[in-house]
Amino acid sequence: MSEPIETCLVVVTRTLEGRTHLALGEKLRGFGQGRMVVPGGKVDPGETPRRAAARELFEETSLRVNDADLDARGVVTFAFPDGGGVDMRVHVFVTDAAAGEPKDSDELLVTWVPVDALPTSRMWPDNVHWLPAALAGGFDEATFTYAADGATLASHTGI
Ligand SMILES: COc1nc(N)nc2c1ncn2[C@H]1C[C@H](O)[C@@H](COP(=O)(O)OP(=O)(O)OP(=O)(O)O)O1
Repeated sequence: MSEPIETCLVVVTRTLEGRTHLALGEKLRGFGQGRMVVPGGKVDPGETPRRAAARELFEETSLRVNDADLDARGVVTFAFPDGGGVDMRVHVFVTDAAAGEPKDSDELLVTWVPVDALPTSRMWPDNVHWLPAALAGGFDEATFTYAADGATLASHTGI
């Protein structure tokens, strides 16, 4: 595997009308365009994953969170040994302390989605494995290996 790109994902929860919702966005450009995704992105040089998570969340959704209110819940690696994507090492954070209302950006069309009605057919197939584990308290390290088409999950370990 090549040296993976350090990235982050932020799972934002909020209770609306008595139901737990997640902030998801339709990705408007780049890798995964058209999918419903958890906000996140690359960790900049010299930046901590936690800082990157708060920054990416604000840039993509206008939701604000203090770094200290991000709970680190695990690290997932997305591997593309046969091509179709670039290997990524993703720091997963969860927070229920994001302030403000989500706004669309040039990267994401953001919406609140009930956690018990996630649009899984439009999400990356890895999400159904690590998202519940992250919400339930976290995990250590997990790896998701994709097939050459960059879209089919071939195997996973760690969860
Ligand atoms: C391959 O499967 C993936 N599954 C999931 N759940 N999430 C993924 C997958 N591949 C990438 N991601 C996430 C992880 C990162 O947080 C972002 C990376 O997105 P992008 O490459 O667009 O990074 P940005 O920094 O936001 O984009 P710019 O370079 O355009 O600023 O996707």
